[in-house]
Amino acid sequence: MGRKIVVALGGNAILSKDASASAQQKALLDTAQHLVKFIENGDQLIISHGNGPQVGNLLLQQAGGSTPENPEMPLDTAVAMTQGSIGYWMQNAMNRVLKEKGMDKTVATVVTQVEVSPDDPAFTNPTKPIGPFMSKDEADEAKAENPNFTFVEDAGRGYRRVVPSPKPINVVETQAVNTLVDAGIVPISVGGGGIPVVTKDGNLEGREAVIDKDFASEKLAELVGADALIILTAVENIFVNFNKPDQKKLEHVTVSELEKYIDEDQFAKGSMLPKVQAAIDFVKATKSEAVVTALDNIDGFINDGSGTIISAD
Ligand SMILES: Nc1ncnc2c1ncn2[C@@H]1O[C@H](COP(=O)(O)OP(=O)(O)O)[C@@H](O)[C@H]1O
Ligand SMILES: NC(=O)OP(=O)(O)O
Repeated sequence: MGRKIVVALGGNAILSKDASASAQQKALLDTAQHLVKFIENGDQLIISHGNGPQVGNLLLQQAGGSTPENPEMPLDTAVAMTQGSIGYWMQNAMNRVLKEKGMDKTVATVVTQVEVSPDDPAFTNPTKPIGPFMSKDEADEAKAENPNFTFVEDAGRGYRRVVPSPKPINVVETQAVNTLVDAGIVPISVGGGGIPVVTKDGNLEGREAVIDKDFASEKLAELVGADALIILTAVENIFVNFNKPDQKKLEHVTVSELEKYIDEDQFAKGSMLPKVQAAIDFVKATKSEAVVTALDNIDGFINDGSGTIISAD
């Protein structure tokens, strides 16, 4: 048996500018060409992915067409819907690539609930950007129509709606994911960070939020006993002094070195910081390695160990 790895896919794996189904499916076909290299390498793959743009777009579509007889769905249900749609695209893309390569492997999406605390302070402090970027005027107009919504400026790129993003504390379908892995199936799980649920009167109940997919992937990796957490994004390495003339890529780095860089504010909130924190959490919990690298560096990572590799002190 190869290494059991959880691979978290960044936004660039699914969506660039064109949010049509066909463009996202095309992007995922390219992503599948990269991901399949882990399977060729003998790894037991578990795939997770984000949904920020897609779930926000879905809410907007629903708001546009809803009537009292055909009401909008709440955010937890919308997250489930994006797990289904993105999971379908991903399965379909993986099926095609595996078939091309003559590999007999099943890929299956698990609609995954992720437990959060009902008292998580995130519920009263929305921070997770979803949906499209807007101009200031568009954001003001959307706010006037929806006074309960919050819009923030996102890293100089425009305004976006933000929603609560509580921390994952448990992945409800962990055993189902492990059972699929044991059967040689590639599961897609905690899509969009998982469907946020809380325990109420002994049952699970949905909550309107979007969990960060890097934190959810970390929790899943921990719970399934993964040998590695691999976070794939648009950059090959984590950098210090990122985008400055003296930027330096990190290749092999320990938890305490990364913590020192966090204290120096080296990682942007809402982009690289959650990846770094998820990597640290995984390494601390398991003593196994976490990796942050680019989707198109999977070959480089497998063959030469390139990327940023985070290990215990
Ligand atoms: N210190 C840093 N090192 C590397 N990348 C950084 C750093 N700070 C910010 N970034 C940016 O963070 C991005 C990854 O975050 P983001 O695009 O939100 O993730 P995702 O791939 O999950 O969608 C990188 O592509 C890079 O542009
Ligand atoms: N759920 C989530 O973290 O999605 P993005 O990575 O697309 O923001």
